[in-house]
Amino acid sequence: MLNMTNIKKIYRTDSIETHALREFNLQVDEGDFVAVTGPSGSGKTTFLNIAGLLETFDEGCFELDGVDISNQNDTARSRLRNQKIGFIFQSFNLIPDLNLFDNVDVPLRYRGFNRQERKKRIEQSLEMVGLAKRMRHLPAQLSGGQQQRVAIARALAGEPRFLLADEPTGNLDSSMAQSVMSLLKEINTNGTTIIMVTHDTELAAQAKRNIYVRDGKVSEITHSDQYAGDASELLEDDTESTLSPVAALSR
Ligand SMILES: Nc1ncnc2c1ncn2[C@@H]1O[C@H](COP(=O)(O)OP(=O)(O)OP(=O)(O)O)[C@@H](O)[C@H]1O
Repeated sequence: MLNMTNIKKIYRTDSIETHALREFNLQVDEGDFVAVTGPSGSGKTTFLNIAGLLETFDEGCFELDGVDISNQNDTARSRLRNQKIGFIFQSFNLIPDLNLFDNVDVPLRYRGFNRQERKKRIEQSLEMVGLAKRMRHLPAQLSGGQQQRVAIARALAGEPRFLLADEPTGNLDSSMAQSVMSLLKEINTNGTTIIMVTHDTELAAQAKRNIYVRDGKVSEITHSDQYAGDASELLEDDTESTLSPVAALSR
């Protein structure tokens, strides 16, 4: 469902050319959970941004759900991105002046859902991450791990097929990082394909596949044998909830 063949990406600034990706090849099937690791500057974020249709590429073939991306203009790419892809980032990127409800609402407004549908999706996705009771709080009133869970709720409220995560646990201590990882595994178990860039090899080992990127290429792919989705410890903020976190989203 995501197929990159011989992708090349060059950044040009003044007289300097940086070959960020060269002959980058990767296939990601539906339901996969791919962790991307590799040295600093090896091209991980560049790959993720191309996969998420945030950046273009110079050469090669990229198909997303059977659509040849090089043939799509900016408008078509934006539409595909809004429909199919959710993003989370290291710095959460929540809007500080908006409460949790309104933060999750932002991408849903772009998708054109009506008010009633948006409200349902916001409540369900915040319930999924165990923060439904905090929906009128501001991001600054939450811990880092909770803020990342809101970002995950925001990314998933539109039910994207792909969740792309760039260092999602980079700003979290190890127990919060594990809690976010457990939530991602649960989301993956329920059908969302995930690609996560991380420097944390322990978390990477919990994904289904590990892709090691070096010098703008995939240099190694390994399959994990310790994959198991379990987000049972995630509902500490909504302890009375009996609903499986992700099941809530698809009710
Ligand atoms: N907008 C840009 N303009 C010019 N060069 C860029 C730009 N973005 C990235 N690069 C360069 O492309 C190469 C790959 O960068 P990228 O951010 O993809 O690496 P990375 O593996 O994600 O690194 P890190 O682990 O440090 O985040 C680097 O040499 C970087 O300096």
